[in-house]
Parts: sequence; structure tokens; C-alpha cells
Amino acid sequence: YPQNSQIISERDKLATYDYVVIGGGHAGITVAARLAGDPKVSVLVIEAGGLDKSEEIITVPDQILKSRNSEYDWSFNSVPQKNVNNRVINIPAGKVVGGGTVLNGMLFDRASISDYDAWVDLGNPGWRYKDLLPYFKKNERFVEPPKDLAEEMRITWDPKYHGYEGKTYSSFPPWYNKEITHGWINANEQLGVPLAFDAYNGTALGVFYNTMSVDPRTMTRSHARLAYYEPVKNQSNFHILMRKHVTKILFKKKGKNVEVEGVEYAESEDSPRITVKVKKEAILSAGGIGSPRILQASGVGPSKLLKSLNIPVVLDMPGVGANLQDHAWNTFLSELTTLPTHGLTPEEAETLYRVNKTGPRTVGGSNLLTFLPLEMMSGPAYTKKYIDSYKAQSPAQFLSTDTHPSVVAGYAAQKTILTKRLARNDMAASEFSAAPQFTFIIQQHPFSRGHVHITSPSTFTAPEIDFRYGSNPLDFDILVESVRWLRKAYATPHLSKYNPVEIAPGPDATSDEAITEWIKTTMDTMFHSCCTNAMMPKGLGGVVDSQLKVWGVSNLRVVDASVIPLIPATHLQSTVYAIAEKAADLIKGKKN
Ligand SMILES: Cc1cc2nc3c(=O)[nH]c(=O)nc-3n(C[C@H](O)[C@H](O)[C@H](O)COP(=O)(O)OP(=O)(O)OC[C@H]3O[C@@H](n4cnc5c(N)ncnc54)[C@H](O)[C@@H]3O)c2cc1C
Repeated sequence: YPQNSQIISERDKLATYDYVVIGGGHAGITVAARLAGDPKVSVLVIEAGGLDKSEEIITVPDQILKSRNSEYDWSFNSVPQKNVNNRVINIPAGKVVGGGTVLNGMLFDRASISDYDAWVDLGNPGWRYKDLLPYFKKNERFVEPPKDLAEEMRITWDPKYHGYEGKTYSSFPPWYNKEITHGWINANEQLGVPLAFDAYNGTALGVFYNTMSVDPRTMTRSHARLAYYEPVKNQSNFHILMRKHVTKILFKKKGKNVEVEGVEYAESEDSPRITVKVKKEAILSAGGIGSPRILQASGVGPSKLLKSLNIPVVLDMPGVGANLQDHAWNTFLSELTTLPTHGLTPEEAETLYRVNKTGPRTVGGSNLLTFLPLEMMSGPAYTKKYIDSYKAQSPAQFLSTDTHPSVVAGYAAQKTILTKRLARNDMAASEFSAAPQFTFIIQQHPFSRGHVHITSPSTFTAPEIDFRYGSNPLDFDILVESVRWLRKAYATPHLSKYNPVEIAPGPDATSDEAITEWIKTTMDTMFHSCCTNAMMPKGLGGVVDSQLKVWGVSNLRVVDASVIPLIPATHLQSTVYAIAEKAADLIKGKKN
């Protein structure tokens, strides 16, 4: 192997690698680093982006989302969303080594047992919460809160659910607005919402002070480039090509199956195509939008779509790009007019951050989350009405009319599972992420399904991304109900004492119709595009099996957010890390 392998030139590249990882983002760099742990194997990563330069927009927690539309962001756009006033949704996605972990809001949490066990119900043995727990722990470097913070915020935890020596820091923000955090927790409790004992133990329900992927020693972002790439970057068996765009996976027939021979890439649309050969496996980790795009461009996807673009069909797989799910959010604005502020000047905040590693600059996304199952939010009568309405729908009723029967069958299976599990109230239906002056309302289990379709044979062309937000009207119903719950929270004395003035949706929006209208004008992506190469049986529109192998291909796995079959009630990053950590063991043939 050539030395100094950090960024290799074509001259130093090997002709063949044991593993070629397509996309050095969040899951891709994680799995690649773990595979490179074996010095006997060679690993090549091909990543469309480059390295971040540790700019403040990346590292400082209060700068989150400032990297939108930067060189590190694909900045995709959806097609106009018919049911939300034809708005085009801008979709940030990492185009950088470390992917989403370099851009994300740093919220670091997990879903409930029920969310992951639902994946097993969809035909995937080995993916229960208890199967994933060793991998959550392998990734997590949990930092227990200082005693005074734990007492103040009533933070409790069970060490057996946490990793203490993993790669990603999971630490509690040291700074909070005391009035709003106490007010929010007390308001929740008054409405019967418990303080979660440890939201990482498989019961992520109730209100809790959450951790962030932040290194508490420096109070800067802990991300996959630092955690996984840096330690292996100079190993001679690990190579990475940056600013190279994968254009195609090259297949050849092998008996009844097909096999990956190599991977094709290019620097730009007009530059020459270059190929590299794959000895053992190719691993596709280009994310919820990128991975179906590459599969389709390579001839694996819905044959109707491929034929319309004159792409030779290698495998007809209707599920590639189908089943698109996302957590959509709405921002409820209520100005707490008499809430005391921290009163710090920007200079004082800066000094606190640089010198004491505390202050408002240490807080990224919200540090206080509430996850509510239906009954906790709205009582048994609403729960029954909502579940009954969902049961009464036929599976295909709100899917797009040209949905393939296998994808409809997969949705029908998801519907049965969601109906049962949501009715059991052991998974969250809504999330509220509280910050002073505004609260995000985030639907956790949308019933609408969208798609990602390429629009040309070139992976340089923007794909058609259609979330189909609100195509299932019950998605609006739950959000209306969430607004009503939130108003109740603001009406408790714990928050009303700060004299809230509701700005959006506003006091005039009292009817379901008026609140729905507001939802339509504000619904936006929560950046969790996933589920587009679902891990499910092929007859259910699945793309990969429970070993993450693409059906019908002997040596291709998908490892990223696209394999999630049913979106879990959580922010996705710790789950994607766990998937990648588990995938590395699956590839190495280890059983957990
Ligand atoms: C702005 C933002 C905020 C978020 N906030 C949070 C949060 O606070 N908490 C949380 O838990 N989650 C959050 N998430 C979600 C979470 O970070 C993502 O779900 C997760 O990182 C996705 O990981 P992935 O491996 O599937 O994809 P990615 O990390 O996106 O990796 C895909 C990689 O493939 C590369 N790629 C794509 N196509 C090609 C190609 N043709 N050739 C070569 N390379 C290619 C991309 O450049 C990218 O690096 C956020 C995400 C974003 C974008």
C-alpha cells in the first residue's frame, strides 16, 4: 500500500479493494473505519464532499444550521408539496466527510423499544432495541452530568444503558434558561407527562433534558469525521477519494443473482468516468436521498422508471426510492413576554464560552424534549378515534396512484404494526422540542409516504424528491391535536406567569381548519429523510434483507438511513451510528 493515504491520487489508488464504501458520510465513514480496523483488508471510501475546516459554523453549538447552503450541503429541493400550499422544501444533507453529523443539530437521543421492535415485526430478525443496544453503547461516550446540573434538572440515568468509552460524546449542555426549563418540566408534569427516568433505556416517553453530541472538554461538536475518520486516516489499508461523485455501481450476472464488479465515479458531469474494482463487497452509504439515486442510476430500481430513462434494468426493484419518510416540523411561536433573559452581551457570552466552556453558545438545538404517545397527549377517546380512523383507511388509499403492489403490501404491513403499537401507547406520536419563545412540534410517525426518483441517468442531475407531506390527512389531524396540547402547556401557571403571547398559529386560529391552514403554511423538513431502501422482505417492497444485503445481489449492502423501514420516534443520528456499527459486525461475519 502507498504511504500517506489520507487523500490519494489516482496514481496511488489500487486497482481493486476488498471493500469500496460509496459515500463517506455519517454511516459510511463509521463502517469504513471499523472495517479498516482489520489491517488485512483494504478499504476505499469515495465521497462527493471534502473535509470540513473546523469552522465555527461547524464546531460551535449555537451555530447549528448556519452551514445550510454552504459547500458542505447538497441543499436538495423537493418538488412543490401539493398538500402544503405547493411549497418547495429545501432539504439540507451533508456533502462532507462525516455527512449529516457535521451539519446536524447535535441532538443525541434514542427511540423507544417499540420503535425498533417494529422493524423486527417487518421481517428483520436481529434488530430489536436489545440487539441494537450494544451498538448504541459502542458508539456513545456518555458523560454523566455534574451533580449540580443533575439536581437542578432532575436528571437520572441508568449506566447499563450507556456507553462510556465510545466514539461520539453524548453530554448534557451546561447552560439553560432556568425559568423556561423549570416552567416547561412543571407544565408537562401538570398535564400528566412524567419526567423520563432515562430516555436512553428504551422508554423515550415523557419530558427529559437530552444530551448533545458535544465534546464537553472543548464544548465543540463531536462528529464522525473526528471520531471515525481521524484515527484511521493514515492507515495504509484505508484510502479515501474526496470530491469524487459515484456515478454507477457496475454489475455482472452471476447465476440467478448479480454481483458488483466495480464502482464508477467522476469529478464532474463532464469529466471522464473512472472505475475501481471490488473484491469482497461494495457498501452503499450515500444517505436517504443519495443511495436510491445511485441504485436507480445503476439499473436497480422500479423498471418502469428506469425504462422511461433508457437505463438498462439490472434488477427490477420497485422499493428503491419508495417509502420516503421524514419527521416534518412546525414552529409554534409564543413569546413569553416577561421571561427573564440571560442579560449577557455577546462579548460576555463569548468570554464565557472561550474561558469557562459554558454560556448560551454551548447550546445547539433544544436541550429539553417531550415525546408523547397518543393517550398521554390527548386521552383515550382521541386515541381510539385516531386509531379507528387509520384502521378504516385502505392501505393504498393515500399512496400515490402508481405505487407498485409490493410497496402497497409493505405499507399495509407497516400500517398494521403502527396501528397496534400506537394504540399500545409505548411509542411516541408527537415530539415537542422546547426553547424559550418557540417550540417545535414534530410528528413522529407520519402515515404519508413519498419517493425519490432520478430524473436522468446521471447522478449529477437533481432527483425528484417528493415527501408527499399531508397526503394522508391524518398527519394534519395529529398536528392539530399537538397544537392543542401545546396551548394547554402554555396555559398552565408554570408558563402563563411569563405572559405568553401566541404569534403563530395565533389566537384566532381556533378551529381545526384554521390550525390546519397554519400547518400547511409552515410545515418543513426535520432533516430526517430516510427509509428509501427499506430493510424488508422483497415481496413487501423491501430493498435489503436483515443483513443489509440488497436482494438479488451477492456482494452489495446498503448502510445508512435509507435502510430504516419505519421511521423511529427520535432524532436519527444515534440510530444511524448504531446501524453502521452493527453493519460492520455483520460484514465481518460477527454475531452480536
Ligand atoms: C441539517 C441537519 C440537522 C439534523 N439535526 C439532527 C439532530 O439534531 N439530531 C439527530 O439525531 N439527527 C439530526 N439530523 C439527522 C442525521 O444527522 C442524519 O439522519 C444522518 O446523519 C444521516 O446519515 P446517513 O449516513 O444516512 O447519510 P449522510 O450522513 O448524509 O451521508 C451520505 C454521504 O454520501 C455522500 N454521497 C451522496 N451521494 C454521493 C455520490 N453520488 N458520490 C459520492 N458520495 C456521495 C454524501 O456527500 C454524504 O457524505 C440532522 C440532519 C441534517 C442534515
